[in-house]
Amino acid sequence: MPNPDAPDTTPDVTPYDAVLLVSFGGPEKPEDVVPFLENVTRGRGIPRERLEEVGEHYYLFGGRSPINDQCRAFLAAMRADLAAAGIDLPVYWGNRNWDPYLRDTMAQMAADGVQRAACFVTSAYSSWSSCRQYRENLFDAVEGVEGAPRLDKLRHYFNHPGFVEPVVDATLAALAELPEEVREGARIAFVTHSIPTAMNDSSGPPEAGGGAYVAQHRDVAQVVVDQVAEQTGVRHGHDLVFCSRSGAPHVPWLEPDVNDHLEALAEQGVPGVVMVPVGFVSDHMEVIYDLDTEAMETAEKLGLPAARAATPGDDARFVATVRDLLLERAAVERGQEVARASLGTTGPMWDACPVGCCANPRGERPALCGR
Ligand SMILES: CC1=C(CCC(=O)O)c2cc3nc(cc4[nH]c(cc5[nH]c(cc1n2)c(C)c5CCC(=O)O)c(CCC(=O)O)c4C)C(CCC(=O)O)=C3C
Ligand SMILES: [Fe+2]
Repeated sequence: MPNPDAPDTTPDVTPYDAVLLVSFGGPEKPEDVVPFLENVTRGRGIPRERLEEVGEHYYLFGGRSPINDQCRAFLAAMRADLAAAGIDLPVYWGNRNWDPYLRDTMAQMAADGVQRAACFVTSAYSSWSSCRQYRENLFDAVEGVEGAPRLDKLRHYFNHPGFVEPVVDATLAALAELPEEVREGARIAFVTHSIPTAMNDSSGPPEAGGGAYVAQHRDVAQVVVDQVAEQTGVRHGHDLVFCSRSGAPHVPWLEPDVNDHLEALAEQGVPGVVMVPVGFVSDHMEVIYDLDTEAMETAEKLGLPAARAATPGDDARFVATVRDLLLERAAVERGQEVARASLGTTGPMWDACPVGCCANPRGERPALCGR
């Protein structure tokens, strides 16, 4: 008996023979915390006090970041999704800052004879930290590894429906968690990782004038607000705010900080707030500490009813986004025309970053996956 659910044609993934999940990495036990922080901040001029403070966030959770388990769950979901679609590709995982390190993964891929892999990075937006630095890490990972595969980074997906739709649903669910009497008047705080303002200014292609990091977040926020309004009939006021500021105090980073923002909302008499961590693909430390712990405490002190929306995590639509981008890119590489899904006004993103995109504030370094 043929299986009626089986796809009638196996999707063509040529020229790829592997998929690589690229992530940040995080500590898994207390002894990992200091070496992890040293990996992240090497040569970055992060003040000692900031490092001690961030270390405490990790110790509060037993020295274990949630990020690696999030990646493991995502990997399992990805493998199941690809298999269900009849795609038989090995899926690898490598991190920028912790085991499994990208470089070790490269050696494994080379040993397995992988020729060309499509890379999905757990970071959705443009900026040096969130895109170009990963491209530099990929360069470093293959440098000197004999037989290392060719790596292609799958395009940015912040505006892909598979990323945005789970955020819309999560926003609706968080609104429903608020007491009924404050729901309609609640404001939505879209939260993302702060970066130095200079890094935002140099994000995106130079000829576009910079500012892509903030512009992309604003575009997604507008789509979410519009889709929520379609569902509820209420167009909530919204703001883009930031968490996890680091660096030296005299260096300007994107503001307002989420805690200052909550104070301002309370002062204005806003009855409630939903925090949507739109800058994070899953529950990273920034989400469980900076939002669920610190910002929630701020809201409580202010007597401001608050709820935090879930991140996409291993939502089936987000997991399927990897497959969609893989098949899209494979078709492009075979010279075929493709339809590229996107929402909002930015339009679908490029496959290879333009020259000079998201310039490294510390000077040019070699990177893969650019033109
Ligand atoms: C834009 C952006 C993202 C989002 C895109 C992406 O996901 O990549 C992101 C993600 C993450 N950042 C993370 C952790 C840290 N980031 C730090 C430091 C910094 N982040 C920066 C930016 C970003 N970071 C910047 C400009 C710095 C200053 C130093 C530098 O110029 O590089 C520091 C050092 C201490 C401190 O300074 O706070 C830590 C520990 C984790 C792991 C969390 C977990 O364990 O769950 C994740 C996912
Ligand atoms: Fe960070």
